Amino acid sequence: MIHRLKELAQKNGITLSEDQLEKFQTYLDMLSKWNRVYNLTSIRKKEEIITKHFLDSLSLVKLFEEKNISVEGKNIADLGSGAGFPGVPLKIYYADRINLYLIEAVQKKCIFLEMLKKELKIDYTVLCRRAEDVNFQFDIVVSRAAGETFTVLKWAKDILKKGGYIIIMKGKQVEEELRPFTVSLKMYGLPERKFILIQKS
Ligand SMILES: C[S@@+](CC[C@H](N)C(=O)[O-])C[C@H]1O[C@@H](n2cnc3c(N)ncnc32)[C@H](O)[C@@H]1O
Repeated sequence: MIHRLKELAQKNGITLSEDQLEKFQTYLDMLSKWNRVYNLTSIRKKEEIITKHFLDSLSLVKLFEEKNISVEGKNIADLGSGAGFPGVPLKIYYADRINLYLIEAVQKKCIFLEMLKKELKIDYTVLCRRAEDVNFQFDIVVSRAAGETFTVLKWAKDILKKGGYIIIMKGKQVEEELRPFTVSLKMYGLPERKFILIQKS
């Protein structure tokens, strides 16, 4: 089943190694095992986890490439990470090239994210608190479905370095005022993705 992810990623120009695929397999197993206990995600079918969570998170890799945003050595925060999306797939892909911070307010989700880190044998920091209470500034803040867009933008702005990027993953609907900051991306195997991309001045 996980080879479907390899195939889909490849069709989008993203090559996944056997080691990365093994990690995605472990992630899939962990989600299946703990979803009910921790109420992690409403997406339960494995095929859908592969597309709607894993592949969708990896769409950021394509966005960074298309927009020439370097991630090398950067501190990246995933605001409202839930079960780890989009942050953990990014960390599986970029490995030591990025420093990842997962900001998540709900304790049981944080417990899952800590367990997941051990199972995947990767390193990231779980900041188990509300984004408004985070006292750190990141180079890049990414976020998917964490709340109302303007509210997320406000939270993200406060934890972003000058010159850093905020990227909010959106579905089809984008607020009128944010259209100038919207980037569309077509990923093979997914509906069209829109992103709000803003650089902090
Ligand atoms: C709908 S889930 C989305 C999770 C994940 N980003 C995804 O796309 O699958 C929203 C998550 O954001 C978290 N959240 C909402 N507001 C937050 C805040 N101010 N600070 C930290 N986490 C927040 C919630 O606890 C929840 O886990």
